[in-house]
Formats: sequence, C-alpha cells, structure tokens
Amino acid sequence: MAKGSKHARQRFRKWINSYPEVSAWLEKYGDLEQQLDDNGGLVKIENFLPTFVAEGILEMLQGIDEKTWNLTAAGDDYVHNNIRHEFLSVKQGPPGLQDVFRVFTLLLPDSLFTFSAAKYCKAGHIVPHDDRAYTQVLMDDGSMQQCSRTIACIYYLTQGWIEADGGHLVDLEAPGGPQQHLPAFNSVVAFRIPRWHEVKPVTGDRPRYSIFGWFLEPGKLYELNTGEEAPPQQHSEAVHGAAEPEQQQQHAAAAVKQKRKKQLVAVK
Ligand SMILES: O=C(O)CCC(=O)C(=O)O
Ligand SMILES: [Fe+2]
Repeated sequence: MAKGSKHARQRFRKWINSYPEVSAWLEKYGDLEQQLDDNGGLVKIENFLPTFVAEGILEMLQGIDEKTWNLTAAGDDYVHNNIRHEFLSVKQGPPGLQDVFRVFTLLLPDSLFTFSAAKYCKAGHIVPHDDRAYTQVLMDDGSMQQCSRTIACIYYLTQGWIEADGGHLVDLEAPGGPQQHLPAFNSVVAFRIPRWHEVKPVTGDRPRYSIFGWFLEPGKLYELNTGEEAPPQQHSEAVHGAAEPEQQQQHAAAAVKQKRKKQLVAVK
C-alpha cells in the first residue's frame, strides 16, 4: 500500500467494516477455542489479516498523537496487580480503532471482550505475570457484570521487526521451557489464562505497536494472585502479588456483545 494514500486508507476502512469480508477471512482460522485445546493453550497465527489491512491499522496507530496515548494509569489492571511495566495504551483513540477491535472480537463471537492498542517505546516491557484479573462489565441494560479474563489475544504491528529490536513475548509455560516469540508483523498470539508470560524490553528505536486484549466470561473463574505465587523458572523476584480482588470498570462499549454483528452489518 502506498503509505498515506487516501485510496488505500479507504480500502482498509471499507474492509474492516465489512462483516461478510471479515468473517469470510477469519473463517479459515477455525474455532479459536478448539485451536487452543489442540495446541496446549497457546496459538500463533501468521499473516492474520490481509497485508493492506495490517498496514492500514499500523498507519492508524502511528497517527495517534502523543497526548492520546496513556501511560497505564491509576485504575488500570497493571496498577491494581502491581505489575512492573512500561508502555503506552489507548482504548478510545480515533473512531476507526473501535472498528479494528471489532475484527478481533469475531474470533470468539459470543464472548465479552476488552481490547486496546499499545505502543512500547525503547525499554518498554512487562515483567512476568499471568493475566488473571476480574473486570466489571457494563451491560446493555445498564447492569454491571463481574467477569474474568479467559483468553488473551495480541496482534503485532511491528513492520520489519528483527531479533535485535527486542520486545519478545516470552511464554514461561511452554512445555520445553520458556519460549521467546518475536512479535512478527501481522501475527496474532492467543492463549488461555492463566499463563505466565512476560514482554522483554524493546531495544531498538522503533515503537512496538500492537492491539491487545482479553475475552471475558461472567463470574470469578479463578482466584487472583496472592503474591506468594511465582511464575515457572527463576522469575519470582519480579512479581508482586495481585492480592485484592479489586475490580476495574472497563469501557462499556468494548464489552457489549449483542451489538457487534449488527454494527458490522450496519456500516458495511
Ligand atoms: O504484547 C505482548 O506481547 C503481551 C502483552 C501482555 O502480556 C499484556 O498486555 O498483558
Ligand atoms: Fe499479559
């Protein structure tokens, strides 16, 4: 795609807003739950979206101005869970970003979810953690529903990323020992929660962009970290307990399942 070309941008926006096109494309990945069951709880999908769409999403993230990116703030999961981290994220951003999130929700169409965009600059990272968290979801009828994260999903927008750029996702529960995943452009990693993992510091000068989030299920499906628990291997010193079952209020629009297909159909 010619960078910045208006035509290319329109084409990408049209694609992500076309329910028939998006769902036909995603069909080839089959049932995500099944894939997870068949692959030990973690799946990696290369070339997840058409290249022009990935490039369009990257361009959208690059266009988000500095003021809009939040250093994960009070009330955020990472603060509650006291996980050491350093990266920028955004849930609202430009209107098209919600359209992008909707594409990922089609991987598990009947699930609640919360998605954000992330930008890790040089040294950006997250120390070992297992993603367990409760989330208060505002339902369509105005009621609040307590949910647990069940599946994590990360989509990388890291053009030309090489080993020397750092920012690897390390799966600390891989069967043969910790496994490093290079955050390859236009690839997705999804895994069942809980699963210990970390993000190694970005070492290059280019930002590591991603879309990340979680599928949610109603109820408290597990206990939260007590602070006593350590990840596999030798990383225990890095984790401080998540302790209190504090609940965050997530952006309501990100978690309303009923509307999704209708929205996609409406804007196609
Ligand atoms: O970006 C990644 O590779 C993983 C991010 C992550 O673990 C998280 O946001 O909890
Ligand atoms: Fe995580």
